[in-house]
Amino acid sequence: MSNLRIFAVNQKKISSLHYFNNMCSSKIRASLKRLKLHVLLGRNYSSLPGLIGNDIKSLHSIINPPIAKIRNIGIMAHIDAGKTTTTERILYYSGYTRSLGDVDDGDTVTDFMAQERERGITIQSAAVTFDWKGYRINLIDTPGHVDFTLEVERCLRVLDGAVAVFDASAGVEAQTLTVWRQADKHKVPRICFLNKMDKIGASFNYAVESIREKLKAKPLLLQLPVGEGRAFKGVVDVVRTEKLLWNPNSDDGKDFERKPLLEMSDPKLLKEATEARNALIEQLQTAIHRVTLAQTAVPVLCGSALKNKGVQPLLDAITMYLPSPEERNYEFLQWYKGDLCALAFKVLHDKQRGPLVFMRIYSGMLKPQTAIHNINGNCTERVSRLLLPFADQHIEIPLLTAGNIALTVGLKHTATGDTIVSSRSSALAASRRAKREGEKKQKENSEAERLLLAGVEIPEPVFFCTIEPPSMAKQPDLDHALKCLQREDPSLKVKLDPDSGQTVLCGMGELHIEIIHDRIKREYGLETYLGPLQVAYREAILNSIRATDTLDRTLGDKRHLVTVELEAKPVETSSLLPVIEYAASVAGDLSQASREAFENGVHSACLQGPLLGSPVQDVAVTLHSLVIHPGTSTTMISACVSRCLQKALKKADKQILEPLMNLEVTVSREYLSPVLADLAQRRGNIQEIQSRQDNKVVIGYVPLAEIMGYSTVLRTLTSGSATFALELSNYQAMNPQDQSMLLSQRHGLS
Ligand SMILES: Nc1nc2c(ncn2[C@@H]2O[C@H](COP(=O)(O)OP(=O)(O)OP(=O)(O)O)[C@@H](O)[C@H]2O)c(=O)[nH]1
Repeated sequence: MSNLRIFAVNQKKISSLHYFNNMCSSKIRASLKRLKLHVLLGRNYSSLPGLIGNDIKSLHSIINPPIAKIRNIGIMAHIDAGKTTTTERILYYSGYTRSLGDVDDGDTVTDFMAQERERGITIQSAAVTFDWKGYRINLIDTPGHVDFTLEVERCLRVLDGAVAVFDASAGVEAQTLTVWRQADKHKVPRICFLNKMDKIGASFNYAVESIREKLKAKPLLLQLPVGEGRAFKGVVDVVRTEKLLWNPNSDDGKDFERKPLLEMSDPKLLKEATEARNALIEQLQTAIHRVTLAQTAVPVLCGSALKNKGVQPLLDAITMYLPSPEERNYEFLQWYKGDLCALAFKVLHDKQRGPLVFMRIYSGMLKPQTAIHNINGNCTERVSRLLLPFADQHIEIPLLTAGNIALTVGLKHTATGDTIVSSRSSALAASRRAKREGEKKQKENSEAERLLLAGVEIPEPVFFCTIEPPSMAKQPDLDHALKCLQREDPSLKVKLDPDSGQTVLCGMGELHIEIIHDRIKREYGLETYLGPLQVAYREAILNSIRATDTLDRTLGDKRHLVTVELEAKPVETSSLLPVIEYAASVAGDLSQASREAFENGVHSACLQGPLLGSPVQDVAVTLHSLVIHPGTSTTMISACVSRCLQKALKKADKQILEPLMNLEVTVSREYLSPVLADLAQRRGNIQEIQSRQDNKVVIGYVPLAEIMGYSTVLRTLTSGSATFALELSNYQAMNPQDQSMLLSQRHGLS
């Protein structure tokens, strides 16, 4: 699974990357906070019909609209493409915010979220519900920064469709590719919005070509721009042969006109539009909606969110071309036969209400004051309240049906990514049906695998550092905060350093760890201290080694005696999971308990390699003999196996493996040389230099250890004009010189 990091190296974004003190939250929530303020100021929200008073009937029809009228969508893009600005406009035109936000100005959304003003990035995702022309839209905001790729993927799972936002001057960028691949994986139908058509350098054709070439998608041009860059005025609706021009004197873009193209006044545009229309109709044998659904083509629209152009047609396109929940083909629905099946896709900790869990309901219904069963946690717990995240208001509701996004209160154990059903027996019944289906298709899955909704692969963290509370007395508070944060964010790993007893945070990138640190302070009131950020290395052995060990210990009146003989050898799996084998001589007479004890011992030894204490990759372990004295506990067997394997690993020839990153730097021509010179010093390996409009795109590999703090360096080198993206490529062997330098550093010899 890719683990891509992107850093926009401009002043606004990362001036405070290392020393910020800001809380993180989504921009959607920020814009909703802003709305709340307006509500408090007494503004009238006529666009929430039925929510005033206690008219249960109309409230019911609002909270549970016909499923065909629901659109669960997300907005995905490369960092800075304009997701937040587009979202702001969407909320404004659909009537849920009363003034336009601008991520660059201090007077907007960011008034409420200092940290996002400084970093200008969307970190967490949350859902917001609103209506557009009789359709219920549940919009799930996704973060653009790659340290949060997992968040994007988690959101994609619960979407029925997505809008991919592009910067029309840049076309497809590094993270667009990543999220596009993720959307492919979850089979999410998409439409493309070429944003920033007003920007100097914006090119509709260039962006469309890049969609065709880099995403290998078939663009359906539903619109053409009227002008580009500063001359951008509006769009041509190719399907209806109409042009939509936004009134240049309207400061909020609500005022625009729709005019037919006429031979007299617009001969050139009419000709272009007619050609485009013919091409479109020729290209499409079936309706746009169907091809979008089948993901054989992607509708393309354009506009400028910042200049308030093109967003209303985008909303129309969402309702017309993206699927309703019932149009998605979810295989597992047949197993539940109308019983509840939902996916918890986001956990937030609310000081007053405790954990709030966002859920996508796939089948059945959810009611407050009822028990639900969590398949992942194998536990049953109670939903105390059920809320609908309707714009800024969390509306208490009596039930919510399939296709909707719910917010539950009261669940104490459910974590992000868990599958929720009505009861254990319902899970068992569904499992039986799934098994029968699996047998037909000759699939061999375990019960849990059959029922869990498509899992998100959690990438291995590449960075770690120690974290300390301000005093020993605060350790339990820190443990509690980390536990809550882990429920929200499964890509955060926490472990205990066995030697120092310190708590260690393992994360996806520098920013990820900084944000966690910051949230502990902001949300849990704990000032913690981070140790230096370290790269997560791995170790591997180069030759086969046999070892034997005996453990003889008497505890109380019980003697534990075990002798093991095993062999460790290198294999190519690129995995941290050791391959475990049994020699023919032992395979037959080993009990299940002894087997498990042996495997536990092997796993625990492989967690800490002999060179740096890093996990061991690419190893196979064969058990040759295991002699157990009667009464010996399985813990003692595991301990003996672990010690024996560590002995073998120590004796073997070994090497350190380091994370190697794919790097993509986009830089203007004049700064190319200093960037290349700097990369050469960082053991960088340049594969290709491409041209993208006026920029150069440098593509290559660089060891992660050499690229820490790169954002600051690149900013200085290029006066803040460059951006870069990093993605974990693989773990590669360090050369012997670099390895011995690292070892001397770690052992304090240099
Ligand atoms: N010229 C122009 N600039 C835009 C447009 N839309 C957004 N921007 C600018 O692009 C920058 C990034 O916009 P955001 O809306 O924060 O982008 P984002 O994709 O949400 O960014 P992340 O949340 O950090 O991934 C800001 O400076 C915006 O003002 C547009 O249509 N035209």
